Amino acid sequence: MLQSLQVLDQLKARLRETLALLPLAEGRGPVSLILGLPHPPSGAPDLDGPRFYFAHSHRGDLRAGYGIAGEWQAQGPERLSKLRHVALGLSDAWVHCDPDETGFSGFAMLGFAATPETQTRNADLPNALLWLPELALIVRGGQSALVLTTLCPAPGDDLRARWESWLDRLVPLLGRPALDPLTPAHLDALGSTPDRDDWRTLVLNALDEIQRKRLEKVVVCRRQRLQGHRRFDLDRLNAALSYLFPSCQVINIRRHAASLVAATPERLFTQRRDQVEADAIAGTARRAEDTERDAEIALAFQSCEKNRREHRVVVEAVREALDQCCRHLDAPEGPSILRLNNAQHLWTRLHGELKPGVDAFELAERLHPTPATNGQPRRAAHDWLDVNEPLERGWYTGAAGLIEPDLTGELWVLLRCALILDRRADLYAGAGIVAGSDPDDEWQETEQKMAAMSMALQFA
Ligand SMILES: C=C(O[C@@H]1C=C(C(=O)O)C=C[C@H]1O)C(=O)O
Repeated sequence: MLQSLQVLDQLKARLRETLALLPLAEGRGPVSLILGLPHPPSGAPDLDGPRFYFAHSHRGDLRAGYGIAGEWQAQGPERLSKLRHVALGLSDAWVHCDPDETGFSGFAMLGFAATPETQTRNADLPNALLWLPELALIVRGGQSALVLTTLCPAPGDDLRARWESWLDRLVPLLGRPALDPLTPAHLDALGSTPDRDDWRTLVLNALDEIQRKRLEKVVVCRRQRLQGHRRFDLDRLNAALSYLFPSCQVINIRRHAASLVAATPERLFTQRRDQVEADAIAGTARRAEDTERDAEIALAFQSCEKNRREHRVVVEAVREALDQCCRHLDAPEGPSILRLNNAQHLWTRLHGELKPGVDAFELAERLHPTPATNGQPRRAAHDWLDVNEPLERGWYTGAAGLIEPDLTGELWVLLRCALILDRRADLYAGAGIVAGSDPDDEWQETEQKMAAMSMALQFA
């Protein structure tokens, strides 16, 4: 605690020294002040108010944003190009002051719903959102920093008080030891939409459509409502998800009351300068406790024609989308296996060299939605789901990630996720239907996928 208070004093002194150097009156875009932290914190503590959180345990990186320096919303077919236009304006004018020479910069969160038309029922998350946080925390490569951001012009005295109050709220919590999980608690299942009978009908209808050759693949999903016996603790939930799924991206986004939480294995893409990587993940099998049995399942699963077909459709669609904006594209011959605690998937990583001028918004537009979460052909699958799927997906199977000032970035597909409010969690999962799919097996697959979140919720 004493150490945290010393850090707080040092950061405030740094803030006062540098504030006068910032072009607050004449600036016309974001101004970010970056303050190096002496020790990486064990996590990004939750604070009241809007917050987003992205953590990847295996990579050892964590980025969180608190408060809103600026936010822009969009909806409809032009949603990403509208937000791109805003981001271009920010990018041109963004000023960084990095007195500690951390090398870090500010960033924005981009997130959007499964489809451009989705009317998100509660006002918690709009259809598509670009969010510039007032305070950000970055931990990467053993280094860490805070980034304070404002949109200019901004009056210096007010800003000093605002930024100091952010430091007062966050910094004392950064020295807190990692949270232990709570004693696991029982969760009550309050019902599924669709229920098991309606699921069967939905899958059989999809199979009929596939047999008539109107669709090759379609991904149907369901929502399971769970109720806990205590209010879910989001910091503990993040920690449990990172522990259980260290190779997944743990995401937690809250603008108002409800939090959207995910532990997703699937990147829509990562763009670093002119390099892009994308994951095609489709085809799912269970895990077994016994190692030999687990290896047998993997072998059978990898050689199963139905799974390979389901996977190939996604690889081809991702390849086609990237082909249009890459000068060079590599994809391995056949899929490998991605093993998670609760499931294993067929997985192909594609890597490309981008043509000049391609940014994260264009990549999102071209890649989303892949047939891993929607279907093939894209339009026909979308239209069929629009009529037949009996629930609102919201941001589930949409994407979210972080955008850098140069408009590169990384987006994750919002899977293995839940919308959480107090003691209630709505979990979402889906399964790809192709010729040969069985409704009961696909139900089982969604149960397995939901187990990722329900397991972690028991400890939160
Ligand atoms: C739709 C989901 O997952 C997607 C569908 C998969 C499948 O059908 O095998 C596998 C991974 C994801 O691309 C989900 O987790 O809800």
